[in-house]
Amino acid sequence: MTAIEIRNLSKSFGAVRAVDGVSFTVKAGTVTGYLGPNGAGKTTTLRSLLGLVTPDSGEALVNGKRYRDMATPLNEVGAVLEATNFHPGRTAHNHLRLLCVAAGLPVARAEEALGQVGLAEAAGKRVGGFSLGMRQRLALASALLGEPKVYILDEPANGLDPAGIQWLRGFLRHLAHDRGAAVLVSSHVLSEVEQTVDDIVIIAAGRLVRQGTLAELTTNGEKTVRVRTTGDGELAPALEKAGATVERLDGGALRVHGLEPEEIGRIVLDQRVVLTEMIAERSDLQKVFLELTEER
Ligand SMILES: Nc1ncnc2c1ncn2[C@@H]1O[C@H](COP(=O)(O)OP(=O)(O)OP(=O)(O)O)[C@@H](O)[C@H]1O
Repeated sequence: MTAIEIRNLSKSFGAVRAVDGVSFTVKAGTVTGYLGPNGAGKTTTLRSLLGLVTPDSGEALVNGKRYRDMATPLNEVGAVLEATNFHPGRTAHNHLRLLCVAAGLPVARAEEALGQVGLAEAAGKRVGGFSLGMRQRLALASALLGEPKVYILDEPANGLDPAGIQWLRGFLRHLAHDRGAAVLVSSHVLSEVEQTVDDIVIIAAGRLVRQGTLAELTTNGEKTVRVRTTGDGELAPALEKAGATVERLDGGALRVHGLEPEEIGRIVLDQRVVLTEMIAERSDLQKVFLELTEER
């Protein structure tokens, strides 16, 4: 079931086409990574979904509706945007209680949400003393208050330590896979979301570059192996004999197409040459993403 729909969305700021004819959907029960280098248009897309940016054309819908047409938005969509501001003198608990009151939600949700994000012990502490990671967790707790089935998270891993990132991965998967939520999470770091997402949408310079399931994007590309040995002269013909196509790279290394690392290892052994380097080269997804980010 489609929970988020971006249809032909465009938005310019002056001469900058921040988002240029982008379309994609996010299904219930999945985590979708929205990836792109800095300035690609991710935040503008997410802000359009939350009614914070008015598109020039196209639509950004959650549950088939525009944000501004929702009667109880906190029950429909939970959002974490970058640089969330909290009143520094307020405790975490109070911050969430106020949000509950404003949205007509039971105040007991404040405590529950703090527990869900691992902030129960910091509930009575002032937000001014929170680390960036704790603020991210608090922002996530705000998103959880109305128990929505759609989550829109802009770079939620920013400021989290490795343990926090690990926790976030598990939590987002839990929301999608156990609770059936649709989770759209942006990042400019592929490795941050690679282990979390089911689907991926890549955007660069406002345009959609690639989209598909993680499995499609990681297996479509041809796998290659870079090999360096003390005896490349002997190895290349042996690899070719085994069915590989071999590119001779500058500096004496070989790029081998069409053989798995293990098969190459066996041939190296048969040839009795000394292996000095063997690297299984990047997946299509990593290549596409690296090219995009390196261009900038
Ligand atoms: N309110 C605004 N006024 C003017 N230009 C803007 C505004 N918001 C975004 N832009 C420009 O639109 C482009 C896309 O920005 P956006 O923040 O959507 O990208 P992003 O992919 O989220 O980048 P980042 O990862 O750096 O947050 C950028 O060139 C940005 O400078």
